[in-house]
Amino acid sequence: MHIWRFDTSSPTLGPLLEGSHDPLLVTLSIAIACFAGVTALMLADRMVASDSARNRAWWNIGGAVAMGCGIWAMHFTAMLAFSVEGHEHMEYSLGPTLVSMVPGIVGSGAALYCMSRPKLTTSQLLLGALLLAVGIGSMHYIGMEAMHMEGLRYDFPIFVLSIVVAFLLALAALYLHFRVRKLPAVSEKTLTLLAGVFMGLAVAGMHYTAREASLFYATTAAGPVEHGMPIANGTMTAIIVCFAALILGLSILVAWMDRQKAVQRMLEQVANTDALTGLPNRPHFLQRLSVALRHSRRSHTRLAVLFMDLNDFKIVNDSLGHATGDRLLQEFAGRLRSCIRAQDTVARFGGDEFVVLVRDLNMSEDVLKAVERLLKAMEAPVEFEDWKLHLRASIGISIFPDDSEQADELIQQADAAMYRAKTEQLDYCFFDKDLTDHSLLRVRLGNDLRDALKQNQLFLQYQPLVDLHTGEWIGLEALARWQHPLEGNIPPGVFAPLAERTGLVVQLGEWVLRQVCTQGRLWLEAGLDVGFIAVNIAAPQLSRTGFVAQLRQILKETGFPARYLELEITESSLMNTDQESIDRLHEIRDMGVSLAIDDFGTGYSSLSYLKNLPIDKLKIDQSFVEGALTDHRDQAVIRAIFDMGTSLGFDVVTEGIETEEQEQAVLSLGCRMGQGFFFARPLDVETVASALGKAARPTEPSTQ
Ligand SMILES: Nc1nc2c(ncn2[C@@H]2O[C@H](COP(=O)(O)O[C@H]3[C@@H](O)[C@H](n4cnc5c(=O)[nH]c(N)nc54)O[C@@H]3COP(=O)(O)O)[C@@H](O)[C@H]2O)c(=O)[nH]1
Repeated sequence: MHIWRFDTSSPTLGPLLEGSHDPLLVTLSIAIACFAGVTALMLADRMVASDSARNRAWWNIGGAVAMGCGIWAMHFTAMLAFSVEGHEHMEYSLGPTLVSMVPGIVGSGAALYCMSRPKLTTSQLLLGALLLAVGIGSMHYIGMEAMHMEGLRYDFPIFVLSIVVAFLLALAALYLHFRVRKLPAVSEKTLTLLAGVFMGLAVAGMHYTAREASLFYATTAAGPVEHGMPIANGTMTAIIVCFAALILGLSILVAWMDRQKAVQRMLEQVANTDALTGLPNRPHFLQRLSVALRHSRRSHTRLAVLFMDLNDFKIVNDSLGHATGDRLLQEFAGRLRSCIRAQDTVARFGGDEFVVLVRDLNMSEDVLKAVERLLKAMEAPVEFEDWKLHLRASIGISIFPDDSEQADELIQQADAAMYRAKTEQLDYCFFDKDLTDHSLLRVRLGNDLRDALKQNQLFLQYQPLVDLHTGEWIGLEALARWQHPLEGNIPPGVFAPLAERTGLVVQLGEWVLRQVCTQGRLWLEAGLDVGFIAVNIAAPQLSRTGFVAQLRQILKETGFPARYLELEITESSLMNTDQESIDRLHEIRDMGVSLAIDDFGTGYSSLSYLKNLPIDKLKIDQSFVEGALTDHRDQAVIRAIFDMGTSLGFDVVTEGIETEEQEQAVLSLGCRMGQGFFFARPLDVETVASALGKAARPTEPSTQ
């Protein structure tokens, strides 16, 4: 800008000319500025989030180009909107037009760079706003020099005001974007949008204030003035469109990257979070534990792993239903979360197992503060509509580096300590090397079970159910067995609860069903009459939405006819099944599979409930058989179950018959079907096949 442009007393100046604006193009110019502002700030966000200097530099350049081109395009669109009487078709010189782009880009780039520090000081903010204002102002006044308008002069006070307007609006934009972005009430996107609009207004505000500072005089100078290569309006329009397209392209790129980032964040969230409680899950906890271990090694501090589960959760879940169980777990999770420190982590490992990581301990005893907070958080009962439940948890504690330096060992040790706390009815228990082998073995087995399924360590045995009058086999019950490579034979009474606890029961259940159906089909093809084969189904299997589809698929794949399959579900897990599980039972029955209630007499079934369940068979729990000879109360129970069951149309089987006397006793109480060691222990596949091969021959009572 020539300094004489402030001099309005030149003798070559004629009368002041009138100027006018096209409102549509004015609006467009403001829109371009705002759009560029939003795009530049979006790019600036990427710059701040970048993890390498190289990427930061690229995003800085992108932001500078978007903003610089936006300032430029805004300016020249506004100039297209403006006309001076007698100069309706304004021309521009190429040189200053191109040069005018530079200060906008440099000023914006420098301002965004100033703002990219992790901690923003007031002086950085002021410097950023100043650089941006200088960039916008320089662009404007250099751009004005490109105009073929000899009689252009400026009103000095308004000229200064235009720079002040640019500075203040730039300050507001940058403050909004970089300072108040952490306000919880406003979303980050809304703020970026608002701040971007302010950036645009800084550019437009500066331009239109500067326009007010511009005075256009007719000139009386003799002869034409040399301007260099001119650009016509049409060319200028084309250049503006190109720049607007460039900004649009940059903003689309950022929006696309944001979307990718959001999808990635969502996937990470799903992979790392327990769906029911929203807490980190096991893999996420392991990641945090390994980071915390590294930190503890460096800082020579201790950390603690607290393993806990809810006492009697299974009973509550089975007897009061899954909805209540879920509510209890959510409440427990919420309380744990509320009483841990910011640097600690609470995670859900599955079922009712929760683990807390307590960091930065000087002494192992320091963890007791956290334990006390946890226990206190459990004190208030969980309130349901018209009743209350008390949460009680047992906590096992292991300490790094005192107990172990390995993440998995620390977890196992805390788990074993929790088991001891539970069995000794303590609130908490520290791991110590004297913990019984039994506690540690139990934890180890839980972990080994996962491999057992993959490595074929599990197999099935079959125990016959017999007609008490004829001794003939009427069916078989499949029972899972685990041959552990080191520990030998692990009974299902031990590993089935572990499978439930670790969530493996669903996988185990699927494996058993597939094995049974495959084997059943082979026996049928061999012409052996199996009667039916019963499979034990655990409550978590039945409560899965996909269970019926899975069962249908297995029957289809193995070709085992549904009518030969029976599912046994324990009375306790059936008692409070939700409507969805009951619907599932109906679907299963409609497929032709029969259903039996196992361990009948140990739960609290109501008769109306039984009447509505699609059940074929009751299996009287073996605990009643022991007293069938001598205890008149057991005799009364067996007789009552038998009478009620048969009058409701069910078959009734008595389990656990071990002697001939017991067989006679249950026969005399009316029972016609039984199962027990007296007839046969669970048998392997070959023994069953050879026994079935001898066909219709009544089974000799077992002497095993
Ligand atoms: N979810 C699944 N649970 C399973 C599966 N396989 C077994 N189990 C459950 O484990 C519990 C213990 O089973 P197990 O050690 O196999 O004992 C069974 C029989 O051997 C035993 N039985 C049979 N007759 C007698 C007898 O005369 N005396 C005596 N003391 N025990 C006897 O009873 C068990 C079968 O009981 P039930 O299932 O109630 O019919 C047990 O709860 C199994 O259900 C599996 O694949 N999935």
